[in-house]
Amino acid sequence: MQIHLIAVGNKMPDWVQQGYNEYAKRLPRECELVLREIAPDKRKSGDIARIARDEGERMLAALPPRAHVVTLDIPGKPWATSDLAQALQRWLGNGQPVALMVGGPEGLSEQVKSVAKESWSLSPLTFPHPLVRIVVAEQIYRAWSLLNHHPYHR
Ligand SMILES: C[S@@+](CC[C@H](N)C(=O)[O-])C[C@H]1O[C@@H](n2cnc3c(N)ncnc32)[C@H](O)[C@@H]1O
Repeated sequence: MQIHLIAVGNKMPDWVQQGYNEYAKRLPRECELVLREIAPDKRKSGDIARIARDEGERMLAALPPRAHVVTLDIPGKPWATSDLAQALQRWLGNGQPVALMVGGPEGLSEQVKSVAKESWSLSPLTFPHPLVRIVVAEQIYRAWSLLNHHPYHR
């Protein structure tokens, strides 16, 4: 199975790429994390709704066929690691690619939220979008470790 991490933001600084790669590279092929970076809109106009909508359209265009869509969203479900491991087991078993959607500074569009089957909250805190992709990669690796009795999770 492939988990597509569809995230607004490109041209990330080295520390973001290194942090993300550090965890993504540990996952095996049967639970591969694939990053799809979505170019952010120019912020000059200040039209927040349009920016989120345009970015949302590009995120939806990047979805693989038959994707099971999960948004990363502050008001989503606050999963414990064991909840995420259960979700990962379910995703691995249902034969569909999974798409985890991370918005930009303006957040996710209503269109993206409307196609999601699940919504995952990392915390009630608002995190910067570059940090979210690193936390998600680490948590997916941790959930995989738990399912596979790997000593990383204890
Ligand atoms: C800077 S935040 C956007 C803030 C925007 N005001 C909002 O309410 O979504 C950028 C993206 O990171 C993700 N994000 C930030 N904090 C999060 C959290 N605590 N849980 C889940 N996702 C989060 C979401 O996908 C969000 O669209």
